Amino acid sequence: MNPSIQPYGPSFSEKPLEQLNRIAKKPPIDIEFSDLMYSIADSNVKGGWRQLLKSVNGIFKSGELTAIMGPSGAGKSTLLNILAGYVTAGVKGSIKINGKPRDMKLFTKLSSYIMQEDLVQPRLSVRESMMVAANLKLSSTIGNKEKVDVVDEVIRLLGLEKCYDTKTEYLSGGQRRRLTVALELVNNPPIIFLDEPTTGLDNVSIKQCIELLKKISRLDRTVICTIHQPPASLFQNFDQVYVMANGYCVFNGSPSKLVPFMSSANCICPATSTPADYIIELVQSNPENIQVLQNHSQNGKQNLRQKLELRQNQTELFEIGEIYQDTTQTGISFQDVDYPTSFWTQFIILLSRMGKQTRRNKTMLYIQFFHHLMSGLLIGGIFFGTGNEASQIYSVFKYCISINVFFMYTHVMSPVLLFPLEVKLLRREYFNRWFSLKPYFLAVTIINIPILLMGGIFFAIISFFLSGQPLEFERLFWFSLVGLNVGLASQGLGYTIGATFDILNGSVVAPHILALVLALGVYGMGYKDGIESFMKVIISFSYMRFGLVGTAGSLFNNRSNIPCEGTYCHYRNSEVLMADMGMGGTKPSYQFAYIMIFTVIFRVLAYLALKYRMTSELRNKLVYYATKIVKQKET
Ligand SMILES: Nc1ncnc2c1ncn2[C@@H]1O[C@H](COP(=O)(O)OP(=O)(O)OP(=O)(O)O)[C@@H](O)[C@H]1O
Repeated sequence: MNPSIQPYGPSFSEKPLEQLNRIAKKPPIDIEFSDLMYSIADSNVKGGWRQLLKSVNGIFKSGELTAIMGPSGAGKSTLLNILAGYVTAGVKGSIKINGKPRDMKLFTKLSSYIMQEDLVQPRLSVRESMMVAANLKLSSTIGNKEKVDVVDEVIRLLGLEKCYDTKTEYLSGGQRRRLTVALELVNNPPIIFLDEPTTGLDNVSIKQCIELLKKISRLDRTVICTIHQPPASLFQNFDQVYVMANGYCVFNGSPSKLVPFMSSANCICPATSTPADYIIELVQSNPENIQVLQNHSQNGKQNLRQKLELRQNQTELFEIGEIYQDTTQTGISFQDVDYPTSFWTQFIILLSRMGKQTRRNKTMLYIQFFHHLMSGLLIGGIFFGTGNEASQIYSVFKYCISINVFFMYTHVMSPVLLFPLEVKLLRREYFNRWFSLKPYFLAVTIINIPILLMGGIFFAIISFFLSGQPLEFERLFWFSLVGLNVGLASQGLGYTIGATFDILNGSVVAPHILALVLALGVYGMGYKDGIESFMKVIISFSYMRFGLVGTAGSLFNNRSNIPCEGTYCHYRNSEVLMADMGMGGTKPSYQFAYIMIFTVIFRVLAYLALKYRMTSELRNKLVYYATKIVKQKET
């Protein structure tokens, strides 16, 4: 063992993950692929399809660290995504697990995919992040003490003891990378995929990272990572290297076999170059070299191993389905269980994590507080004392518009700007089957309600009193309730946009939609009943219209004549104004109910948008088949 990894705690040979293995002993798994092809639609290419993988072959074995190497754009991430099951549509060829065709549903329960971006949940310590992972990824039948032991063990294995209580945002690049690995190790997956685990790390961290992966692979794990160009000193650390170029495999075998392989293909590695650098130089300098080498390696079929070890006892290689029937501790067949924990356990864990993160985001809480306070003072000040004066009755109407605009913009924009980041984080956890989307989305919905309610009521009360509205509880009640519901509907709309678009596109789309909602909301004011029927239908798509009618109704309905300072005020009877505005004869409670329909619809749409974004298989399939249909029509 390399002495440099000693600070990472006891070596695996001394203490081979006892806790983890006790909880989830999982047998070795080999992954084999043959004639693997993958194409994407590309109008710049003849035939309209660009082949990213060109009939590649290979077998990646358990107990080994495999590196998929190659120049930029070679197809490394594409191959990894396909093997991990992140991309499935449009893939041709065979992928076998322990000699049997891959069953995706079971395979995703056995594998972990660590993506290139080290996205970890903010405002949680390493310990807390690990405990959330353990609580979600380990069965509820396992006690808390055992979960803590597992977490401690994995933390020690990855050398993160020193930063146990450090918040994730303060971790160094290397520590964060190790934490992303640690989070996925908690449930002891037999196959681990890592996309570019060394990118952005300094040389020492790269060394530690590769040694760590090797150490994990020795625990009968199949560890497969992509790497652009490994440092020469670490090249020999891999058990198997799979070199790719332009969608082909140009070498498959042990690192020590690379030089003889190139020599046998008449490509003599100069003494001044390292083999890994040289093969990449070769394939980059001349496309003909790619053909020569891929023919020579039979596109990956030829596996040049130092010692091609076949397991002595082939019965070790279980069929995936059998594995979990043998190892489940509960007696429940693994195939029948989608997630290790129940819906409500997932919901409670996620809600508590979100609650902690919200409470710790003090800056955001202060901003929210001051935003509501200042907006209440500003809007209340602008319409100061106009509420009980008939000559100012139009100002009260404008006040209602301002209130609705406030609730709309405040609650749409936050999710539009924040949720896309959350979606990126969510993708890692969801793809690795920590939880299902329903409890997650329910937790997201619930967690924001207290702040929305408290802030909204605070704002409504300040502006209500300052603008001199009638001091009647029922009016304040309906006024606030309708406003809050506009806020809730807007939040749902914000989540729909945030789940569908990235921040840039979302921040363009959201104001456009809000402008439309606003324009329709105030359309036809003063037309009395003169609004055309078709426009009545169209404006009913604006929930702000219902918000405006509801808030105005709560202030103007059933009101005795409003005092008039001057000699004549046309609208001393506020219900006449409501009728002239084309908004009369309705109750705020009805408007509340209409807005509620939007609130529910937007939440459902947000959930579906999220599901679409998360379910890569569904997304890939839809895009793939849509493109195929378009291409078929074109030809
Ligand atoms: N969805 C996609 N649409 C269009 N082109 C794609 C898509 N996915 C991959 N490609 C292209 O396929 C090729 C292989 O991409 P891939 O990400 O697998 O390369 P890579 O070897 O991992 O490169 P790098 O080391 O730079 O990450 C690239 O030319 C890339 O532009």
